[in-house]
Amino acid sequence: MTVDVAPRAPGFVSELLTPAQLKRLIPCGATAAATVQQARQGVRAILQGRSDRLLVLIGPCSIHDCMAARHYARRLLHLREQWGQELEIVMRAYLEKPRTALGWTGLLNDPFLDGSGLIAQGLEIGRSLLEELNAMGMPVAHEVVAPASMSYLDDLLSWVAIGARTSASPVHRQLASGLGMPVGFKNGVEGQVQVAVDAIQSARHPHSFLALQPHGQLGVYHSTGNPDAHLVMRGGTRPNYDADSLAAAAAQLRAAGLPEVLVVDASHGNSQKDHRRQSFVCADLAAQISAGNAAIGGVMIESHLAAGRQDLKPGVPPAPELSITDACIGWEESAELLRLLAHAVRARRSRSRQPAAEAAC
Ligand SMILES: O=C[C@H](O)[C@H](O)COP(=O)(O)O
Ligand SMILES: C=C(OP(=O)(O)O)C(=O)O
Repeated sequence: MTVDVAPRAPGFVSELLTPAQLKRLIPCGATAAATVQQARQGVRAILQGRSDRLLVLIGPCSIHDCMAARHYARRLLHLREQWGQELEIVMRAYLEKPRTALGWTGLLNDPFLDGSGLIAQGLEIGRSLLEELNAMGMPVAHEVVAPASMSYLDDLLSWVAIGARTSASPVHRQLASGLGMPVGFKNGVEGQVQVAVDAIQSARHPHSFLALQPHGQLGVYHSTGNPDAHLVMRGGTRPNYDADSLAAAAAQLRAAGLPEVLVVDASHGNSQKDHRRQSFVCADLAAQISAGNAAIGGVMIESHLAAGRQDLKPGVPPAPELSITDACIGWEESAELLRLLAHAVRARRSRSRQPAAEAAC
């Protein structure tokens, strides 16, 4: 650890490395950079309709234990290789959490899980973990909550989300317009899809906005627009993964002149936060994909080494393998769902290769 633990008093400002200093301290090595570049290309090809594979964003709701994250990534890497013809698997390595009201806000903000808020250490620990996962060959996804954090992590991320609580935020839309990786905008917490469609339109256009520069000063960034901003259907007060809801969302994208490509989140509003329902959602999506639905470009799954969740208790170290935010499905079920989705992609592929008359039978 290179940054001293600073005393905290109201109004005290802790020192922070600049993005350039942190990137020098923890550089993105050649292997990690190649992982990021290949995964971004793979995801882009899916979003742009040049690949019939399926993007799968799978992993813990939040990372709270780096050893467990490495362990999970090692297991997932086998399946990424096994299903590489069908699936572009990217691990959820979410380091920030947006909360409905209060709660732990993620490893970047509170790495020691005790409310001490040591963000300088969180950035070092988080960057180091992401570099290591990429160096293993596992590309990673993250949700951007604090826009400034992207100046520290952007080179290590293959996909990022703008979540249901921030899709309407102009600052997040502007940021997305200048990011170098595909960005998924989630529908609003109540289920509003139009807010995400508006966000995608905004992020695909150039903006000029305030951004943290490599050497720590604020600058005006002139973005060119992000051509790979897309929609993530995560449900709301009711699920929206069913064929009718997805067709309605595709129509909203079409009306806005946007590509009809959807990532569907099996968790959150689509599972009504009951992790056991994620397998039903995935089974339904697999059936839609097998039946030829080409608009489904990706699926998100909240998964950990062990099923369920735990509450954080002061002074008690949490179990490493169990989520401390949303409940996740466990490892065995995760592997089974990846198999199911890979077979659905094969079925969609063989269907699309059939002559039209035969396919209509
Ligand atoms: O994905 C995680 C949660 O759904 C999100 O951070 C909100 O959590 P909360 O409603 O428990 O605060
Ligand atoms: C917070 C998340 O999702 P949402 O924005 O859909 O609630 C998440 O994916 O971790």
